[in-house]
Amino acid sequence: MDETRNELLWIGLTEDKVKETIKNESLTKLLIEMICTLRKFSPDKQTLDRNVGKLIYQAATTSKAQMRQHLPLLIEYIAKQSIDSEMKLTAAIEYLLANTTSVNREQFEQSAGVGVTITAEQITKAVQEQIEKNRDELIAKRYRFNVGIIIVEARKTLKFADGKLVKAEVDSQILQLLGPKTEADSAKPKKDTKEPKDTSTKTKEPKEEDCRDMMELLRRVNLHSVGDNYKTDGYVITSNTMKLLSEHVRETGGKVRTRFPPEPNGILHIGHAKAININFGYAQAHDGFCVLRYDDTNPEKEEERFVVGIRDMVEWLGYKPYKITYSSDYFDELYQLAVKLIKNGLAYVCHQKPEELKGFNPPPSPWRNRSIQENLQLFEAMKSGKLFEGEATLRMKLTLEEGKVDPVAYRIKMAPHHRTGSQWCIYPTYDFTHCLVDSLENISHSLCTKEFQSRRSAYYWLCNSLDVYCPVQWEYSRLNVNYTVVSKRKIAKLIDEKIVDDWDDPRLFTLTALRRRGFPPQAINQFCAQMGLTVASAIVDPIMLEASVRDVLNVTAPRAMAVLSPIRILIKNKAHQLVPTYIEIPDFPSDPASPKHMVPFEKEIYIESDDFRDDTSDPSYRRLTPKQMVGLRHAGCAIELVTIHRKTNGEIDYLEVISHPIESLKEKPKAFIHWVSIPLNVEIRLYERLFNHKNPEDTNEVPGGFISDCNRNSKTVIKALVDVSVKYAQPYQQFQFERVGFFSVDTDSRIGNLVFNRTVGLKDSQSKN
Ligand SMILES: Nc1ncnc2c1ncn2[C@@H]1O[C@H](COP(=O)(O)OP(=O)(O)OP(=O)(O)O)[C@@H](O)[C@H]1O
Ligand SMILES: NC(=O)CC[C@H](N)C(=O)O
Repeated sequence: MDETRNELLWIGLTEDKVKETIKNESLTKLLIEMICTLRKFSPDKQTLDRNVGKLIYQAATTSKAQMRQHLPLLIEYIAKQSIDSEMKLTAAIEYLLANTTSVNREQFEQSAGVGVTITAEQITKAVQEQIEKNRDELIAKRYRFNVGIIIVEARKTLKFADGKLVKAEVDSQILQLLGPKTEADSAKPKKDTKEPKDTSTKTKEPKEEDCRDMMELLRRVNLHSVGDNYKTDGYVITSNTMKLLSEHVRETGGKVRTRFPPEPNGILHIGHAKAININFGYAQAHDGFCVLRYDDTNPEKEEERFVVGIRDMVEWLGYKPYKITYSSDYFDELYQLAVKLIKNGLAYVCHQKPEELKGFNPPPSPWRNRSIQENLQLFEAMKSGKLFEGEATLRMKLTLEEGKVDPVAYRIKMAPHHRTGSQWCIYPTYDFTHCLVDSLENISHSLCTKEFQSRRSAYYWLCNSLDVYCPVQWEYSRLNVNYTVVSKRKIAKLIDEKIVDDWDDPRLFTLTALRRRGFPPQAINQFCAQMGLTVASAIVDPIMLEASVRDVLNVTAPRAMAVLSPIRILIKNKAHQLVPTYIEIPDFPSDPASPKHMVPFEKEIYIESDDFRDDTSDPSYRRLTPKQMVGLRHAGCAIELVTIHRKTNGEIDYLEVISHPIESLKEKPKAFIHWVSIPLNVEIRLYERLFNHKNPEDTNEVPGGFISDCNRNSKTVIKALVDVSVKYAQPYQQFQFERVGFFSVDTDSRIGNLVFNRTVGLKDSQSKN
């Protein structure tokens, strides 16, 4: 251990850095190997040049496995100080990555800037040229001008110039031109005048800007540039790679191309919203394209109605596919590629039964080494229906990371396919299909969830074995939400057991359910953006999603008044006996330019029963009591109790009150409550969490299984009174019922028989006065 420590100290690492480095075993091993090589070039030196040490460390951390055979060459140039800056090192590594198979020293030196020195005069001149080019804008914008542009452009002409020197020169020349910063230069820029708000009372449709947070996030994510696949970790470079990559760049025009690949075997859920945002968002953020690809290789499970449903949800989230494809579009090509794999000696027809292949250590296949000719004949027999289901599979000669040997590429399924009908009776598996269709579609970034990380090497193996373009697979974490299940099988069980009504029951976290409950797509996108793109697993509390929903609805859902548990009020005094008085109420009270709606204000009104208390003992209660008036929102008056009329059973029948204009009162009422007059009778559905435990699928938490964890009282249906402004509301239209919560019109609604779902409550602090 001491020896390792001494070696790391020798290259100039501090004690702290040594400790931190030693924790990373593979990096330490690589560094020690590199230092061993370095000592051959600097054998006698007690102390090493600091810059050499720094570059050795940088080479260890930034080089990739696929170029490791060339590290001695790199170390030689660093030791000789012919590569003496970070920039030259980066260029050298780029060259080596692009030329893993053979290195030409002359080209290497040229690419790495060996022997290139940039003088101070050259830097001064290059900066002067750029300042001159941007002179007018610089003078106009002064210190608000983005100097980054000048630095980048100057460095383009001086490839190996030291970045710090260029920046210093730019700063100095700008100071000469503009003089020192004035107070005005340091003042905060004025905000642009506000854009006029959308004044329609309809809930807004998602637009490109609604995906902005996601876009911002994905713009900053550092994945590879199109065609630079070979620079990524673990990418396998063959003698044909560079040629295939340049064809790929030609085909794509150098533009990012991603795909969202759902299997059309069910409806999409909140997790898919993340996948949609990442795939479509990454393409959009980089001016590229995203394909919606139905991954339909499992004929028994797939249905046309799911195809339609998936597309609807992608569009609902605000994304437009560049094109729509199906894995089944490529069945012919895939078959030809399978034949090629057999011809390459890398696949064989096997007759082991699925049961035999289960478990960790299945017996090796006795058919692994049969001849290519025999494999071709048997594969043809599989295709032409001469073998039955389960009698044969085509297997690839490859071991997956998790230890699975020879995964299946094709299996026999005597099932009609929703698109190809009975044309095929053999269907390719995920492992065979996904990478090859990505390749055929020239996907630049194959973005998928973390569980596919262990299949990445198989993905690369297959593309390379068939000598086709190999995309890069990047992984991100699955999104899981607490207090719910999203698996299709489990939701189907909830429906069968009549715990929920259907796939779009608003208590579920499918996208159709969230839409029906009133969650706006903007809020779902915003929530996905907050989750970021990490690979760390993300299990999120629904409260977070609800917070995004409130953020959006606050500015998009017009206000209305609804009383969920009414008491009748009769206003006695004359001013209110006129029939009917209409009051103009803004849809968005905090916005002076808000559109308005009219509601009647008659002598008979309704308020919430808990906005009145007969008992006056609680001084913190701020609403109506026999001793305390309460204000009526938007009506400009407060009501004072005169008489409580009771039914024979003692329950309150109605309250008689008198009203006072607010201006006439010496003391303002402590609270203003909502009310309705000549209201509509509607149905309201209130929802609670469907599951009691955070992880209903975890048998440690819920030993009786997820069904036993269901809250059977999670849906309550009540009758309520709502003001007439909502009379013609359409399904999915959203409202904020003042002081009550956010509500959305349910698809069961009919004019004259409106049904509302409570989307989310208001924040606690806002809910009551
Ligand atoms: N919970 C999730 N979080 C993020 N991405 C997901 C999640 N579930 C699925 N995806 C991604 O969405 C894409 C399409 O998924 P597909 O419907 O084929 O997946 P799935 O894993 O079968 O989903 P499920 O079984 O949960 O319905 C895939 O790239 C998949 O990785
Ligand atoms: N690589 C992926 O994104 C996987 C997609 C595939 N339809 C699956 O989930 O099984």
